[in-house]
Amino acid sequence: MNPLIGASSGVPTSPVIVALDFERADAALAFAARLDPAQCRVKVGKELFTASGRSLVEALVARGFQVFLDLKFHDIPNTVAHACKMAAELGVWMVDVHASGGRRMMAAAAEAIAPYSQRPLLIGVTVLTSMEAADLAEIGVTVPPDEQVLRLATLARDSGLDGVVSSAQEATRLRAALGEGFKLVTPGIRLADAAADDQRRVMTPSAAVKAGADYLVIGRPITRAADPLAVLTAINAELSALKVG
Ligand SMILES: O=c1ccn([C@@H]2O[C@H](COP(=O)(O)O)[C@@H](O)[C@H]2O)c(=O)[nH]1
Repeated sequence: MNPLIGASSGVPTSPVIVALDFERADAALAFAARLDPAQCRVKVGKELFTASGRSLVEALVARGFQVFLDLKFHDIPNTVAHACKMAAELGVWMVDVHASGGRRMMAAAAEAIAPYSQRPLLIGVTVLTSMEAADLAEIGVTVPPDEQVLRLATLARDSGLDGVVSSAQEATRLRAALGEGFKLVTPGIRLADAAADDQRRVMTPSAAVKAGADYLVIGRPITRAADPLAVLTAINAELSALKVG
């Protein structure tokens, strides 16, 4: 048995969040049926949510999964606050907003979900892991990615958020600046020597955890593998060994 599968609580001890980036609900649910909710969390993003909506999220929650609703809300404060409230009503475990929406937007989102007894973790997206310095320069951000990530992460913390999405490359710096309790959620995870695809700021699972990441968002390296469960099990075993070693 995988040591990371908790027998009693069902809450995964693994930091892995599998990105269910599928076009259709049936494909996502068939894939999820092969996963144990104690083995990993799952993420529903723009592709799957646009295709399948709330019912898909409800089905995953009903199956016992902790669901990260990754819709990266970015709008005026009132709109984002109400969207986050709808996410809380869905019973998701985590929801995110773009930190570049600013302090008032993030604070409104935090305030909207505060009354829920089991509210989702509210996370701010800093600089997308697909972006590098040249991409930032084109949109007028002339500081290096890690500077911009720290700026937005500090603003997210000060606006009442629970953590941020960043690359694992920034995790050490964020952990030092923002403390232990602040959640660091890191996509752009790639196995050693694997293709980065459209990602630019990448790290391996072990390096990300060693750098201080709390959660690793992993999509294609698992979902497009010839044997997805074998890859997930190997990653979990590798991360479990870090705790022992
Ligand atoms: O900065 C970000 C924010 C979100 N994501 C999402 O994570 C997964 C990564 O998928 P891979 O297949 O492992 O690249 C995907 O759903 C993105 O929307 C991100 O990559 N970077």
